[in-house]
Amino acid sequence: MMPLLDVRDVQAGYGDMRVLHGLSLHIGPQESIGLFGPNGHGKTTLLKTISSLVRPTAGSITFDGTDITGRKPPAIVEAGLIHAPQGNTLFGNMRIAETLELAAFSKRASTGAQRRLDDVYALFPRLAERKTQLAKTLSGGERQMLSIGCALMCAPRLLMLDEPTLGLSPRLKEELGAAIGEISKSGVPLIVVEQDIEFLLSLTDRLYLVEHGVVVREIDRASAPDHEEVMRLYFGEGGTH
Ligand SMILES: Nc1ncnc2c1ncn2[C@@H]1O[C@H](COP(=O)(O)OP(=O)(O)OP(=O)(O)O)[C@@H](O)[C@H]1O
Repeated sequence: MMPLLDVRDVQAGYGDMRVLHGLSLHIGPQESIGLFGPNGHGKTTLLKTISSLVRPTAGSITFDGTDITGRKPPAIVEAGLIHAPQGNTLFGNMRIAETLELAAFSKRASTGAQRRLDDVYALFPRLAERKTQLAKTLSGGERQMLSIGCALMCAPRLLMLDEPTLGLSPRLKEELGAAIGEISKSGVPLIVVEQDIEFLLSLTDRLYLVEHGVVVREIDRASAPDHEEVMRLYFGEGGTH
């Protein structure tokens, strides 16, 4: 079956510094995947490259059968490939409702925007309770919810979430995890970047371990590693030290 997203041998970086060294991965039509690995090894750069915020110097990216390599970012959004960036700073002086309405700016997103707004408020009641609150006054968790809400307003056909629970309390992480699970169940395929492998396995079908700008391991949920193996993946073969 044709993959929804096919990333092939992508090289990319910043100036002379190459971060992705021929990275390949794919997502099936109804699949969600997780990305994990050490800090600074290229996960965010990969999402930026898929969104065309970083231009690949080699390789190709195909979305739903169309080669989108090197297209301009608005064209990527218009195609429904939506990126909720890490630590999204949002527009501080805009209210929640205004921010969500603005997020539906693309032609693709303007149809059905009101229904999606209702869906976002149903998914995140905290946002519904704070419609007129300024974005800069939101807590970290609420800010993440607004960031994901904005991504949903873009009518994603594939949604990329970069460390959506970074810095959140366990309770909030659970709340956000449940909401992300709902998004997935509603039929939106996901790419989720997270450090917590077990959290990723609860949300996605397959995981890719990214190290030094390439995929070094693929893990299927069906043959998920046990706790000991998870620890080895986190800390390397040398154990926990
Ligand atoms: N705008 C930039 N200019 C120069 N170097 C950058 C830029 N953004 C990221 N880098 C560097 O690229 C490398 C990969 O960073 P990237 O953010 O992709 O890693 P990551 O795997 O997502 O890590 P983390 O989990 O910490 O977000 C790092 O060495 C980082 O310092």
